[in-house]
Amino acid sequence: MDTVVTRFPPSPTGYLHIGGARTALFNWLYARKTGGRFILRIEDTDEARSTKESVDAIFKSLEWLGIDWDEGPFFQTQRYDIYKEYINKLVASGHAYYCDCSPEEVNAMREKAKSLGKKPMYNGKCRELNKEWKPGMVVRLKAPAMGTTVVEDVVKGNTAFPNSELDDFIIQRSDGSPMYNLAVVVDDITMGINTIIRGDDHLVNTPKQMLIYKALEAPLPLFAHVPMVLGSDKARLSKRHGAMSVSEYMDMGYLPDAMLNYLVRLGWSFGDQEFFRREELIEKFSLEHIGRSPSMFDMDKLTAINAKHIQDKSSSELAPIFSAHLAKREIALPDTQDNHDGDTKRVEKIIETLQPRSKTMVEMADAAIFYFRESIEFEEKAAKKFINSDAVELLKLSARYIKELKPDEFTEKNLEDAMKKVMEETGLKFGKIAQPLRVALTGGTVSPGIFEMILALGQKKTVERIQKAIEHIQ
Ligand SMILES: Nc1ncnc2c1ncn2[C@@H]1O[C@H](COP(=O)(O)OP(=O)(O)OP(=O)(O)O)[C@@H](O)[C@H]1O
Ligand SMILES: [Zn+2]
Repeated sequence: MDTVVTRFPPSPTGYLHIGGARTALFNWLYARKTGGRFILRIEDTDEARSTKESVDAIFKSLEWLGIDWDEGPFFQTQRYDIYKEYINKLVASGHAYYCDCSPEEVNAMREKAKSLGKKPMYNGKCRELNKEWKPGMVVRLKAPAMGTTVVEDVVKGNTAFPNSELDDFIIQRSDGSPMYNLAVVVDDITMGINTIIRGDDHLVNTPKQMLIYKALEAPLPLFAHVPMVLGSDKARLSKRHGAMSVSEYMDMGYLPDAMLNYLVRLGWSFGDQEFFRREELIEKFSLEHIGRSPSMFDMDKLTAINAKHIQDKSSSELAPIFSAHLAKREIALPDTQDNHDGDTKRVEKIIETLQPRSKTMVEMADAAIFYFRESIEFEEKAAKKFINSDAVELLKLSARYIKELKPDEFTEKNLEDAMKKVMEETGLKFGKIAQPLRVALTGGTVSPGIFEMILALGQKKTVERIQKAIEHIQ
């Protein structure tokens, strides 16, 4: 087969939502898997609703997801000359004609068809009149009156549309602008697109588009119409319907790889495998395994997949995302100028303590705040229960034994030994020591494992915090 060429053609009338993103992803994956090309085209002919902000928002979301394009972005509004050229060709070859029937006339035709129990449609009055072009005329395509147009689709199988339900539809408006279906087909032909994967909301357009391909004597592309992504109310996700922008999930602490994994599973399967890394998706994706029924967006599932991807990543991969979320909490990471390596390692250590328990990067950043504070505040209940006179002795001993360690002795093993000594001298069990320490170090009773946390916090801060807790009691 020829090189696969796919495309994603959003209209910039809002941001990119989950449904559109999944369509983009399928096209991108298929191109990457087959070594083909993926083209981005902005369908901005609805000039009243299209905005530059939306274009930028779409780019931002695609970039965040790591969906990169090989060609484009092309803008339909910059291609009007090309559409005109093809419309002229269609008229010249006798496949299209000029029509000056007034809206009132066309309305009357539609009413008449309706009264005869037919679909409301234009009756072809100007079809054989060979009218010369005059300003204000529209161009109509000659559609066959009989027979059927069968859409052959990799996902849906064959769908037959009776031609009697298609009228000679307009391909160029009276103001000279191209109609949607004409522009799409001309773009797809001239851009060499041979594989069209799109939402099945477009299936109704496909017979019309097929007639245009035929009139232009262009080979048909492969069609894959994929079922819609629905919201929890079972209505299809759409901008107008208030679906969230993909980039909001970035702010909410989801990883792009998790989003990709979740999106692809909304409508595609590989046995019962749920977890996929990016490279694995490229390797395994296929059109054959796209499902036939619509799927519902489920935030809890996305979150569960996200937790798995957070665990799957190395701490150094997570570090830049983690830092970005911390920055929003006005926590600047320690000055890395003079001790770059040490601090990078420290951030990675901190991440490692939180990775197993964070479902999102937002959770991780929130849970990390205590590491960075100059001084911590104790939660009231926790302080009452654990930072009291009963704890003075164990805190003093802990501070002493941790402080005694030389920098190169500050290891998990030596910390365990230090705690053993505290246990022996106080006669307390480990749990009775760990909780007060935890509150002293974090302010609360929930934290990562005590030793890994102390290691990530650092020796100096650990000792300082324990001493502050002792002062607090006395
Ligand atoms: N809910 C959805 N599920 C799956 N695919 C969708 C969904 N909504 C749109 N798409 C697909 O995304 C692609 C881009 O669509 P487009 O930019 O027109 O967004 P849209 O959400 O359909 O716009 P609007 O909300 O204004 O109707 C098309 O292939 C379309 O079929
Ligand atoms: Zn007419």
